[in-house]
Amino acid sequence: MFDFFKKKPFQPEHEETTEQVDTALTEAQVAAQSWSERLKQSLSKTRKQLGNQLASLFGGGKIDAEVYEELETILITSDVGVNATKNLLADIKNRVKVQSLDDTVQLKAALKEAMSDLLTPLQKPLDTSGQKPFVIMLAGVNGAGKTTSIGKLAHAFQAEGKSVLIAAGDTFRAAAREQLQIWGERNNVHVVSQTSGDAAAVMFDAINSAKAKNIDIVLADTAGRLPTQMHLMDEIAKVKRVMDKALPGAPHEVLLVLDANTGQNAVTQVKTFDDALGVTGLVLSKLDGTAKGGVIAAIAEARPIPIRYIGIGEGIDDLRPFIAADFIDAMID
Ligand SMILES: Nc1nc2c(ncn2[C@@H]2O[C@H](COP(=O)(O)OP(=O)(O)OP(=O)(O)O)[C@@H](O)[C@H]2O)c(=O)[nH]1
Repeated sequence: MFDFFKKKPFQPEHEETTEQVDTALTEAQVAAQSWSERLKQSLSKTRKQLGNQLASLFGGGKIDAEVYEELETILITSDVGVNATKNLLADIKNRVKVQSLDDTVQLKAALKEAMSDLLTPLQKPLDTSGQKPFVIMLAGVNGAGKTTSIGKLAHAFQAEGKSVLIAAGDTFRAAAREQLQIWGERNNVHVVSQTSGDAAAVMFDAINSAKAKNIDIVLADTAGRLPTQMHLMDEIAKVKRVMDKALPGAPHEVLLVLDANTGQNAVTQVKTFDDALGVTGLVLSKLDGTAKGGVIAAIAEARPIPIRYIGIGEGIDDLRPFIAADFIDAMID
């Protein structure tokens, strides 16, 4: 689960390039640059699926019905989804008309602009400054990456100088609880857990403990569940209500973790968890190694919930805030 310490830090492919850049750019600029390089590398399968096909379509020539038809097929087969594809095409056709575009070479910019209009509104970084403790509940199907994301988030918040407490609310999987305990001990993060099997009780204890200890952030893990398991969806809604009893207004963020590999199924997950819980933010995990990154557009179309973070690996630094322009560049360029 926590493969954080095994991974080597990212090595740029061309050492000389980094050295040259080093002298000219600040450390922060270099870090930002290597992250966007990493993002590109991680989205390479999606780019192969989407970007390479688009590259041949946008190679030059007249824009006609056949081009639009092919564009539609590429988008749909790249997990963009039927509705998002339809709306993106309408947007592109409008741009072609308004800007009097006539060559397919110009379509790439039009598509990127249309994608940007769809995805940029979802670029809303999580602001935890308004509450103390700020309680973040993580939900999702089994194996989506909740527990791993908790480790990554704890690390990121600690790096910002914030104190973190973890509520090990996955009472179904003893291994998940134990892993969190071990990880918490190693990283100086207090983990509240119980062997009783009552997730709501764990949350209640954790929030009270965070209040007593003057903790900044509570990260609440929950057991994985399928949207079709109605009793478990009811259970997680109850867990949420109990949090509000322990601290009125909590949880302040309900993060749904989605495995990008699940493609269109992620859209169903968003709808069902949102209906049951009122999801306030998304984590799109495992974007590395999937060709289905286009699903981000389908999600944006179906439920425009802010994408707080994207996950591109198992390393502790592999979760970052979502930046629409970087994502679109990595997916299409
Ligand atoms: N490649 C890759 N693997 C990831 C990423 N995020 C999580 N994983 C891996 O996905 C697997 C499942 O992650 P977990 O964090 O255990 O998932 P979970 O949602 O807590 O699972 P349950 O406790 O079963 O509900 C682990 O092997 C993680 O290392 C990611 O962004 N990229």
